[in-house]
Amino acid sequence: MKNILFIGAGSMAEAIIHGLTAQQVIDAAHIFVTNKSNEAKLTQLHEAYGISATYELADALQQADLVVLAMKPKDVKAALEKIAAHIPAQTPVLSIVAGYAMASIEAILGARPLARIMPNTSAQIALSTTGVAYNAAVNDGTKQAITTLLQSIGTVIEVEEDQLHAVTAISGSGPAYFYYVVEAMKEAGLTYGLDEQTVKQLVVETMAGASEMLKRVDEEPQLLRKKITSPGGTTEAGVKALEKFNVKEAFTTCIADAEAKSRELANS
Ligand SMILES: NC(=O)c1ccc[n+]([C@@H]2O[C@H](COP(=O)([O-])OP(=O)(O)OC[C@H]3O[C@@H](n4cnc5c(N)ncnc54)[C@H](O)[C@@H]3O)[C@@H](O)[C@H]2O)c1
Ligand code: PRO
Repeated sequence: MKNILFIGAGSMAEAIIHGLTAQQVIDAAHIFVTNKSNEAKLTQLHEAYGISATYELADALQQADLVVLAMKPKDVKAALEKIAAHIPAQTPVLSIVAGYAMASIEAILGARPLARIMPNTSAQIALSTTGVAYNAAVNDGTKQAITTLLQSIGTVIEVEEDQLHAVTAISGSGPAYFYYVVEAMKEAGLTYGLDEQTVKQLVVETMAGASEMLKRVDEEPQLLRKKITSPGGTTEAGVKALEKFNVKEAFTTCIADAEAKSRELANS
């Protein structure tokens, strides 16, 4: 895969471009980016990564070996209608757009190799866990090239397209749930006279350590939790409060509502 064209120069496009150039997966000279209105953003990407900013869409589409859709869901239909006249019949398209179905892309661009991905914002530091789904027209070579591309921003999990709704609800939106928990623990911690930097460090390092434990130690979270919980002790008292306020149920509803919203967006 030689040339990649990004349509949309927002935060997700930049995170992927950062990964691709940092890991030297693809030479910056072969990365082309176009944007709807914000020329300053294209200049910034050119200066930061050496990519080619372009407004010559027809030319860029002719030369692209992969076209990446990286705009907001509300803008995707208009973008597809704009590129439809210029994109060659078999050029693969990879969409980052949450909830927008391959069938909808095909309806405008015609049958072709299609992939949809759901990364998360940890792509910025190459720690995204990214779900990817392919249609039947994607061959093994293109799958491998897309996997390599995605590995530059973290880890990759292949799923069926329909499962991307759940991936979106769990890992696409997931960092926001964690930040919410960090916010809550920080706010609570600040009421005990510790300074902000100290509380932040206590919360963030605790999360990072617990997360590493889950990755490195082959034990279920329930067991790891049990090992911390002395009978009649502090953890038991804390967890009782979480149970009293149905925090588990809140997370069940949180994931269910996000999954349902992803389906709703797909049908809108
Ligand atoms: N932010 C996240 O956590 C996250 C995670 C996974 C997927 N996504 C998906 O990634 C996509 C991009 O999100 P983002 O946060 O990078 O958005 P963003 O708003 O930062 O960037 C989108 C860019 O696309 C440009 N654009 C719109 N229409 C265009 C067109 N016709 N031609 C060229 N450029 C066009 C806009 O000018 C804008 O610069 C969204 O569809 C979102 O659902 C986001
Ligand atoms: N951000 C997008 C949203 O909130 C998709 C997952 C993360 O819709």
